[in-house]
Amino acid sequence: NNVAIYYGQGANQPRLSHFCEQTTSDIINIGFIHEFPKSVGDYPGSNFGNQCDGTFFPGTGLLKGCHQIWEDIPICKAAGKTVLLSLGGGSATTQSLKDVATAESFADFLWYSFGPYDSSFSSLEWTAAMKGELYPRPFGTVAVDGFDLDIEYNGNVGYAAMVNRLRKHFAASTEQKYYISGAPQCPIPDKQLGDAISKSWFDFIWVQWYNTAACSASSGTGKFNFNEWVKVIEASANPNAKLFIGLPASPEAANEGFYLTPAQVKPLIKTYVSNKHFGGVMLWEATAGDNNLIDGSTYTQHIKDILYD
Ligand SMILES: CNC(=O)NC(=N)Nc1ccccc1
Repeated sequence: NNVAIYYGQGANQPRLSHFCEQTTSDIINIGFIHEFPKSVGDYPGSNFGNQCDGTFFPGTGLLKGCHQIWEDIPICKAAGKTVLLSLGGGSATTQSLKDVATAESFADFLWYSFGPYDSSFSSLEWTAAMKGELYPRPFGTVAVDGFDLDIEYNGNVGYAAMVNRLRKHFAASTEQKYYISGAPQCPIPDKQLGDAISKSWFDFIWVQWYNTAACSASSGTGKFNFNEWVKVIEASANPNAKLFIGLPASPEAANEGFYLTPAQVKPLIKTYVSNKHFGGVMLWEATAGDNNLIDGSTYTQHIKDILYD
C-alpha cells in the first residue's frame, strides 16, 4: 500500500529533497500547472509556491528557474519514489480546455516539456524566437514519471482526449513506465473527471474525501462512499486502477471539520485495506503533514504506520 502526497503549495515548504529523504511517501504529486493553454500552441502556466527563482519563459506564465525541483526530482527517483506533475489544483479556477485539439496539444506540450528529454523536440536553450518551434524544458533534462489531473473546475471537456494522447506517447517511449492519476471530489459522478475516468486509462484515482460533507471520510461510514467509487473504477476504462483514500494531512489543510486524527483514520483504513482496488492513502499535503506532529511523529508517518500495521 502506498502513500501519495502533494508537494508544491505548502506554506513555507522546504525543498522537495526533504520529502525525498523521508520513507513515509511513495508517490509525490508536484503541483501545479495551474494555467492551461487557451488554444493550440498556447503555453500553460505553473506555480510551485515558494520554489523556483521567479523567472518565466518570456511571454509565458511558465516558470523557468525551478532549480530546486530539477535538482531534487532525481533524488526522489533514486529513493524509489514516483514523481508526478499535477495539473489544475484547488485554487486554479480558470483551468479548462476549449476543445479536443487544445487538449491534445496540451498533452504534447506536457510530454515534450516534462517527459523524457529528446533534443529533437525539446531545447534547453531558450529564445523567444523558438516559441512554437521547440518545447521548453522547465525541469531541464529531468523527466517526471507521469501526470496527475487535479481538475476542480469548468467541466469535462477534453480530459479523456488529453489522457489518451499522453498514453500514446507513453506507449511509444522505451525509457520507463509512465503513469496517469486523477483527484476527483467524492460526489459521483465527478463533474470534472467523470468522463475522463470512464473513457481513458488512469493508474491511480485518489478521491478527495474531504471538503464535501455528503461523502467525506469525516462524515462517517453512512456517507463515506468508497464502495460506490469501487463501482466507478470497475466501470471505467481501467477497472484495475488503484483507489486511494484522500485525506487532509492537518486541520488547516482542508475546510473546517474534515480532518481525521490518526486514531480516527485507523478503523477506516482497516475496513478497506483488503479491498482489491485499495491502493493506499493520498494526503493533502506534504508540508501540512510534516508539521502536524502527533506523539513525536508526523501525520504522514502515522498514516504510513497504519498502512503497514
Ligand atoms: C488534490 N487537491 C486538493 O486536495 N486540493 C485542495 N485540497 N484544495 C483545497 C481546498 C480547500 C481548502 C484547502 C485546500
